[in-house]
Amino acid sequence: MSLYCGITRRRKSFWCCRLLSTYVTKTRYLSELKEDDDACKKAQQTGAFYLFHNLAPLLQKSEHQYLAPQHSLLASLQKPEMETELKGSFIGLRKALFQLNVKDASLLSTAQALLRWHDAHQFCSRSGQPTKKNVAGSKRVCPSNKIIYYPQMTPVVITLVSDGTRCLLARQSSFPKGMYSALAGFCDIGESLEEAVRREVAEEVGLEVERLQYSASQHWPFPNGALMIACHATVKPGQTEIQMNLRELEAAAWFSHDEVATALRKDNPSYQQQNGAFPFWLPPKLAIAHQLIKEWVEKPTCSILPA
Ligand SMILES: NC(=O)C1=CN([C@@H]2O[C@H](COP(=O)(O)OP(=O)(O)OC[C@H]3O[C@@H](n4cnc5c(N)ncnc54)[C@H](O)[C@@H]3O)[C@@H](O)[C@H]2O)C=CC1
Ligand SMILES: [Mg+2]
Repeated sequence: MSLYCGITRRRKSFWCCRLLSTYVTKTRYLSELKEDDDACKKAQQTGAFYLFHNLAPLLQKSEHQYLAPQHSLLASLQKPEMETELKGSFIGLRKALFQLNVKDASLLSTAQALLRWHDAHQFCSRSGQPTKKNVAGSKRVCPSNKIIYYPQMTPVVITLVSDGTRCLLARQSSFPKGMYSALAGFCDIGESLEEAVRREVAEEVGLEVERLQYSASQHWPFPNGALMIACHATVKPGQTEIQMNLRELEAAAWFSHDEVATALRKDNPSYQQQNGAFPFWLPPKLAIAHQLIKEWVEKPTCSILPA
C-alpha cells in the first residue's frame, strides 16, 4: 500500500512518497485500533476471533494435534451449544499448547494472558472503583480518577549454564517425571537482566556466573504469563561444584554433550518408568529452554565469549 509521509529536515519541509512494508502497515493499523474505539468496533465486524471459556480456548482435535478455528462475530450461545455448533471443545491451554501449530500457540497464549490480566484488574487499586476496558482491550481506565492501567508482563530469566564442556540442567518437583531444564527465575524489582541471571544461578545451584550472552526471548503463558529472557552463561573455571537449593530444586547436575544431544534427538520422550527410573528428557520444541539447549548442542562454545 502506498502512503504519504511528511518529514522535516534542516528547517525545510518537503513530502516524500514511499512504499511501506506490509509489516509496517499492519503494525500501524494495530496501533490505531488500540487507541481508536470506533475504528476497533468497525474492525470487529469483519474480524476473526478465537473463543475462550474460563480461559480455555475452543479447539478441534485432529489426529495428534489440535486446531484452533477462528470465527466471525457469533450470536451468544451457552457453552454446550457452542461446542456442538462449532464441533470443538474448550480445552486448557496447558494440555493443548504443544499440539498446536506455532502461530496458533503464540496467538492463543497472548489472548489468554490478556484475558487473565483483564479478569484480575476489574477494580482500580487507588479508588476501589470498577475500571473500564477500551474496545481493543489494550488498557483499562478508572472513570473516577482517570488512572490508566496497561497489561503487564513478568520478566523471567532462563539460563543455560556451561563449564565449557558440560551444561547444567535441573528439575523442580513440579516438572513432569524425568524432565530437566535450564535454570529459570523471576526477576526482582530493580534488577538488570545480568543481575537477575547472576542471582538466580547463585540462589539455585550455588555457582557464580562469569560471562553471559543473551540468546532470545519468548512469551510463556504459565503460570500467569511471563516474558522469558534466555541466556547462555559460563561459570568460573574450576568452580563447578553444585550446591543445590532444596527449596527450589529436586535435582541439578552437569550433563555431557553426548547425553544432551541424544536426549534432544528423542522427538517423543517416554514418560514411562524404565527399570524403576524415569528416562532423562528435555522440554518440548516450543519452549525456549529447548532452543537454548539446542543452540548449546550445535555450538557448545556459544556461551564462551572473549573476556
Ligand atoms: N519456557 C520455558 O522454556 C521455561 C519456562 N519456565 C517458567 O519460568 C518460570 C519461573 O521459574 P521458577 O523456577 O518457578 O522461578 P523462581 O526460581 O523465581 O522460583 C519461584 C518462586 O519465586 C517467588 N517469586 C518471586 N517473584 C515471583 C513472581 N513475580 N511470580 C511468581 N513467583 C515469584 C515465589 O516464591 C515462587 O515460588 C516458571 O513459571 C516456569 O513456568 C521454566 C523453565 C522453562
Ligand atoms: Mg527457579
